[in-house]
Amino acid sequence: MSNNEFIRTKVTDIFDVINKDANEYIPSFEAEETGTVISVSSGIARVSGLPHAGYEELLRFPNNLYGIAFNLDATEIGVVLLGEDKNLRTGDPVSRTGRVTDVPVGNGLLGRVINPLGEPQDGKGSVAVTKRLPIERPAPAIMQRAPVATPLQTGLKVVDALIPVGRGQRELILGDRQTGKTTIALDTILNQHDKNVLCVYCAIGQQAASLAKVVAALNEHNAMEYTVIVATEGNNPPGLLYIAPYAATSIAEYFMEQGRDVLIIYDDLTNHARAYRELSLLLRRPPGREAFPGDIFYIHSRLLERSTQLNDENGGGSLTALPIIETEAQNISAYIPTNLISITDGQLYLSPKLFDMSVLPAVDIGRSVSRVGGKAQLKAYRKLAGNLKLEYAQFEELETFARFGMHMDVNTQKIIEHGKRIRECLKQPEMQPLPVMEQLIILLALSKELLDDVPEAKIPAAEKALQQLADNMPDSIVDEWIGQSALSPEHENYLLNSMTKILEPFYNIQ
Ligand SMILES: Nc1ncnc2c1ncn2[C@@H]1O[C@H](COP(=O)(O)OP(=O)(O)OP(=O)(O)O)[C@@H](O)[C@H]1O
Repeated sequence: MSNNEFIRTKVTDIFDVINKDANEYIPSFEAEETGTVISVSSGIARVSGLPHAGYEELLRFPNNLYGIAFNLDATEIGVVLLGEDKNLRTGDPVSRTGRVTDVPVGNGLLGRVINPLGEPQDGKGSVAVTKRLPIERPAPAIMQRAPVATPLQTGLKVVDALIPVGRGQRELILGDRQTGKTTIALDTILNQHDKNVLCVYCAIGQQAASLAKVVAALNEHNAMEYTVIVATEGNNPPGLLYIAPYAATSIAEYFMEQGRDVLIIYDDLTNHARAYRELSLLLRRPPGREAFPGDIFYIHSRLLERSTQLNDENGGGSLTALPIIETEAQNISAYIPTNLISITDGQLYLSPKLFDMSVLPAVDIGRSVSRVGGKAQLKAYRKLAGNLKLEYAQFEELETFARFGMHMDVNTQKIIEHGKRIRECLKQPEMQPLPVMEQLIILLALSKELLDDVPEAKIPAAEKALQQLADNMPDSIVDEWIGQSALSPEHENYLLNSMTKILEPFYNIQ
């Protein structure tokens, strides 16, 4: 074969191969929609040219900026931006991602401070996670839930004894500014160190200084090892503030679905409602009461519905929520407080009057309630604290009269003196949650009126002495008491005798 013939044969072979491939080739077209930014202002972008974008779909802007499609109008989309908008310009391209906003979840988040997009904020490098969950997820169905039956000990005497919280419950913490709302939530986190409860603290629009204080307190008490902080600050875009509690809840739900007990704090939902109002007004949605949009109740109810106690078939995990809201001038019947009071299973109301009197935690017992926690409370508490609320209410009423210098009969004086001791005993310094036994000993002394002869100023010292008794308590009594059965008469007598001996030095010294 000549050279020319050889080359012709090879070229024919090559064409055969190309023709064969070409016949088998099936062209596939993937249309990609690209929209354009029409306008940008205050965390909102208006976009045209994405006719197939879905509600709440994540849209991608230049410079790694993302936004959520919120208003789907006929010709344009109102997008809530999840980052700084200062580099975004009219005419910039926008593309669809085909997915909703999600957040990384997993054990790698414990001990970390992240933002609602899962980006680390603590300078400790990237977050090790294996899974992502959408930030908006349906609440567990009714058949997946079990009744609230296990207590969530806060370590605060006033809460655990009088307004108990159960695992899976939603208990609102509300009060004016600077009344100790965050402190109650923090104390509750600190008290979970040996309780096998994981915690998620969601800071919504907080000042950087307050957030730093929270992180420092948790680090100082080694509470970060079982806590995740989802942080947004006041100067973050409102879109980021808006998604923060949903993202934090998805992180908590991941743990709950692994069968773990989880506590989540939303600090605070007033800032969340304000961020949502800002977004809604910018999106020109019609304003309703106090200029909040009509669905403000729904955004909080769908969030808090996700807290629950799952039944055993679903792993038996639980998610307890302590949402916080700030009232103005003690007005608990404003729009947002009434909404949240009706959504949650009870509230802890913090009174500025008590705070000014240094009755801390400033929980107003008369205006606080726990609708399901009583069923979960340890029986030992129920027995001891049964009359406490009533005695305290009587005392508060009589104390008002006593201030006018009215002459009191012996019985009334006794009620007042006893009430003063109750108030002293319910006081508690911050960051010092008390174990169950120490609380029970103090409540037992109160209910047996053993502290009524101790001068008020000596109550803290007397309490400390009683706490030592609790620390050195024989195991048989601890098991009997905490094991939810009543204390036997011998054990009760033993405790009463020990307590009287301990309190002897405190009686009638001025
Ligand atoms: N039990 C307590 N014992 C001593 N100090 C307390 C106690 N509870 C709160 N405080 C103090 O009261 C101040 C206000 O507390 P905190 O920041 O918890 O209030 P807040 O209502 O969350 O405030 P904000 O309205 O700024 O969110 C803090 O300085 C805190 O140290």
